[in-house]
Amino acid sequence: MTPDLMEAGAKALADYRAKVAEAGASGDRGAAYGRLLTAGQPDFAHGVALYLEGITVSFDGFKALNSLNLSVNVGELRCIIGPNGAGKTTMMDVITGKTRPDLGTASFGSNIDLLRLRESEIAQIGIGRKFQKPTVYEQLSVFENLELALKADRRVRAGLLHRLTGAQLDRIGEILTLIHLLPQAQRTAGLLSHGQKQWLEIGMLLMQDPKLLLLDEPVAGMTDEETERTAELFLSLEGRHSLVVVEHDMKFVGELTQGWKKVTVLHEGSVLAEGTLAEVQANEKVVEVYLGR
Ligand SMILES: Nc1ncnc2c1ncn2[C@@H]1O[C@H](COP(=O)(O)OP(=O)(O)OP(=O)(O)O)[C@@H](O)[C@H]1O
Repeated sequence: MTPDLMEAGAKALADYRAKVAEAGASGDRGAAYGRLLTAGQPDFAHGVALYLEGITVSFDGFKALNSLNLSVNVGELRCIIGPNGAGKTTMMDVITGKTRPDLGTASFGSNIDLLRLRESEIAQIGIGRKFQKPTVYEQLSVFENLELALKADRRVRAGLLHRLTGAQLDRIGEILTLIHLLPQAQRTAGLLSHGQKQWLEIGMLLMQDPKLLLLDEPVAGMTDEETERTAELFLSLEGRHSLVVVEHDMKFVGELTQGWKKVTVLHEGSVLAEGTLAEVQANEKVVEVYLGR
């Protein structure tokens, strides 16, 4: 490479990095990026994606999770409901390594002990988390956000200056279509609606092809139409990914579960009931603690 080219390359890299640093993420994306491959790959041969047993988390003696058991199958879309303070967020924090339980076991596939891994390692092995608030790079375009998510994945051998391959461009196009943002590809992310930002962040997670997606109240603040489109999106992801969706919007849960899928109700840090939405809605204990309030 000639000195001129090297200089131009270094400048372009510095500009790009400055742009990204200046844009800043609008939320907590620490766990998803800066990954290092240090853990093995999950084994899904037994059909179980996530298995929690006896998980207990105490905060100053108060049990936010109290011997929680949960099992999610490979490709399953599981909705988790429960009143405020039931422990839903704490459960996600345990799965993603943000909070360490006092007791219990947590495995990803049949072989990966999540409790031995750091947050960054858990993201690396294929668990993606969507927080409630959208966290996108507001000053970059929709396309650049997806490109950045791809290049931040260290499994992909590409520096920031590396030109996208045809396959990578195809992948971005595929995700743009999936998240209904193809016409907005060149738009600055900060100008998107709340719902569109949520879709973009989900697209950024999908760029890294997670095996398990944890989604915390994804439709909070969305319009009815955006909520319906989000349900369609999640239904299209089911099967290829396992999804755990924490949600208060029962209409949305109904759309996702289609009358037959299992819903888990959490209360006081444990599973209170499991069954179809109709079953848990008819469960007296559930009505008492949650739905009937
Ligand atoms: N860091 C903490 N320190 C002390 N108590 C905590 C902490 N994090 C959570 N809690 C408590 O643990 C309980 C479970 O909280 P968590 O946020 O997991 O519930 P949630 O089901 O997600 O509620 P919501 O639907 O309101 O988001 C609550 O009583 C909460 O106040």
